[in-house]
Amino acid sequence: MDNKNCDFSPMKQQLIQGLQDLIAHLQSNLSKLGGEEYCLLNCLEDAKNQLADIEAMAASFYLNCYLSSFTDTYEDLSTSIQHLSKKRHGALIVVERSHSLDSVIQKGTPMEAVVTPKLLEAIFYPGNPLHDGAVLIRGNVVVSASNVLPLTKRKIGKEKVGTRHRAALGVTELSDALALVVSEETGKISFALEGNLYPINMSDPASFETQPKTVDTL
Ligand SMILES: Nc1ncnc2c1ncn2[C@@H]1O[C@H](COP(=O)(O)OP(=O)(O)OP(=O)(O)O)[C@@H](O)[C@H]1O
Repeated sequence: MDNKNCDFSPMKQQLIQGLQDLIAHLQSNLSKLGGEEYCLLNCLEDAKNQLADIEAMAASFYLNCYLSSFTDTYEDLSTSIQHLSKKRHGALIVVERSHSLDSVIQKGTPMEAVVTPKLLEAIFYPGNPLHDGAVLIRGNVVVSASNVLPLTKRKIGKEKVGTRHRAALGVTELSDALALVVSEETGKISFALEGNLYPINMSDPASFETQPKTVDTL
């Protein structure tokens, strides 16, 4: 849980490479477009797949970067939210960073248990008495479950934003915490930081296992 400089992360280099490959792919197809016989559809399909890979890579990079100085359980969190997302089990997980959340959230049920995917998935299993509200993580420990977070009061875009996502935004407006959200309705995963919500695609679980864990590799 040491400070890391994400600018030197090999994951960032992979991201840059991925974007450069995509640009090169589009550019080469753009130059072929003049030919009457040429059909762009295959290129677009490939570009879409490349973009999805880049999105998954970016999600991994940013989460690793924002969380790894504050918890060693980054991979367990990634695994949990992917499982919850697949099952469409709604979830809200707040990771405390530098600022204490004690005065920001309304404390739920104390837990003091080490973070594991099984524990998080059990907490958010529909019908579990603790599944409502947010889990609070400090370091490598689930401090409490069923916590109530402050809701953002901001008007957000044109789309309806439900209370789970409003709670994620609210807590990150009042602290430097990072909030992970899994939508029960869509299974989509997002994270909130500094009052902004970022959709993330984590479709490649294998990629998380290969991420560097040590300071030296970042
Ligand atoms: N203030 C709050 N703090 C923590 N969790 C909250 C808060 N308000 C609501 N929630 C959680 O959000 C759930 C309701 O989510 P709701 O459907 O309104 O939001 P949503 O953002 O549309 O989420 P989803 O996409 O999962 O449906 C509640 O059952 C509860 O678990």
